[in-house]
Amino acid sequence: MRLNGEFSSGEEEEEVMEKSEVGTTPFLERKIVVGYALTAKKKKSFLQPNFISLARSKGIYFVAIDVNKPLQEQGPFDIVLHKLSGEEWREIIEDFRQKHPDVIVLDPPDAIQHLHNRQSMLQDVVDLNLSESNGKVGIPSQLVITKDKESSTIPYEVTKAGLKLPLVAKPLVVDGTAKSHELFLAYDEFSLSELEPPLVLQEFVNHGGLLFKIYIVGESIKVVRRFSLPNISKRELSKVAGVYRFPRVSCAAASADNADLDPSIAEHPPRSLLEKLAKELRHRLGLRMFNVDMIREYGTKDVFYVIDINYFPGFGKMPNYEPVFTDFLLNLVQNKCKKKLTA
Ligand SMILES: O=P(O)(O)O[C@@H]1[C@@H](OP(=O)(O)O)[C@H](OP(=O)(O)O)[C@H](O)[C@H](OP(=O)(O)O)[C@H]1OP(=O)(O)O
Ligand SMILES: Nc1ncnc2c1ncn2[C@@H]1O[C@H](COP(=O)(O)OP(=O)(O)O)[C@@H](O)[C@H]1O
Ligand SMILES: [Mg+2]
Ligand SMILES: [Mg+2]
Repeated sequence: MRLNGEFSSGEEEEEVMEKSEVGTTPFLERKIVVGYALTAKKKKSFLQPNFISLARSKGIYFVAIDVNKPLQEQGPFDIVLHKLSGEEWREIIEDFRQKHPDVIVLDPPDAIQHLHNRQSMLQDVVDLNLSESNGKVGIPSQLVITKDKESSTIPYEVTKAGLKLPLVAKPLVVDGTAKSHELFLAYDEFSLSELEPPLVLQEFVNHGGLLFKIYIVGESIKVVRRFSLPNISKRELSKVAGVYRFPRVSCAAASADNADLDPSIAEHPPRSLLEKLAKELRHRLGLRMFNVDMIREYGTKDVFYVIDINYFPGFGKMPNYEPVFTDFLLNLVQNKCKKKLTA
């Protein structure tokens, strides 16, 4: 099978487990086999030696899926963990899911696909309309410029929609390529005609240069702080024009968790708000492992915006990801077995 980008093929893998060891002992004593189809980069960042050892001590074994061989002929797997791009893989994994309802596929391809578009990814946050005593969560005002639109019409579209400057311009489609993370800051609407649709144009929200990455793994929620884009003042806006490409700040920057930060900016969003958000998104998105980029509107205590949702992000950067994932995988299999017994 041909895939976009580099991938981790089973042929390069050292066999983590003998086939005969798999699935022969009764539940609780038996081994749990997790087949994985990941890029080489993802394998390196996620399947770190400490995680593999901890998981193994609990009976969880990771086995590389060979994407060049039929999936049906591999395994048997209790869980399939995957993040590969391309329509071909999507069809393979969907077909496998239909034919093997007993295998837990993390996660369904259609649910993942929903996050590959920056408009549909945030729609559930809008529908959720989350406003409770502990805060409010929305999305910044945004406008989609579809592929068929001429770049020269963007200024008109922006004025018509009443979007306020500055704007963040993001490629509409997120397909794992570096290009889909090429973002621009636009200080005036006329310069937007330099950009190439399809795009999402989103109002820039001042947030004190700090972003909350909220990692959701099953029932677990972890919050990490990252440095982000600084506030843009009205004065700066009146003096500057043009569109500027900006680097992947949140991804590249070191964690801001230990920095000496203004508490009004850095205080974590309220736990009850995050629990409600995570529960709803898990349910509405049909995903079990993702993260949410969230910002607090500068000058407020409890007005939050979700700006990005990522499937199977860099969990290796989440503190304590090893026990969190080990428990998550164990629970998935245990719950599945319990359901079977009571059915
Ligand atoms: O590479 P990493 O570990 O920084 O993870 C990327 C994520 O960074 P984060 O964990 O949120 O800091 C990254 O998150 P952001 O979009 O940068 O917020 C994406 O999830 C990216 O996947 P894709 O390119 O959109 O398919 C993720 O890339 P892949 O590892 O899935 O290729
Ligand atoms: N509406 C916004 N207001 C302020 N900053 C934003 C906004 N949208 C994105 N950013 C900044 O740009 C970064 C990247 O945007 P994001 O939507 O998370 O794209 P990506 O999928 O490439 O991470 C964010 O982490 C944040 O620093
Ligand atoms: Mg992001
Ligand atoms: Mg993203």
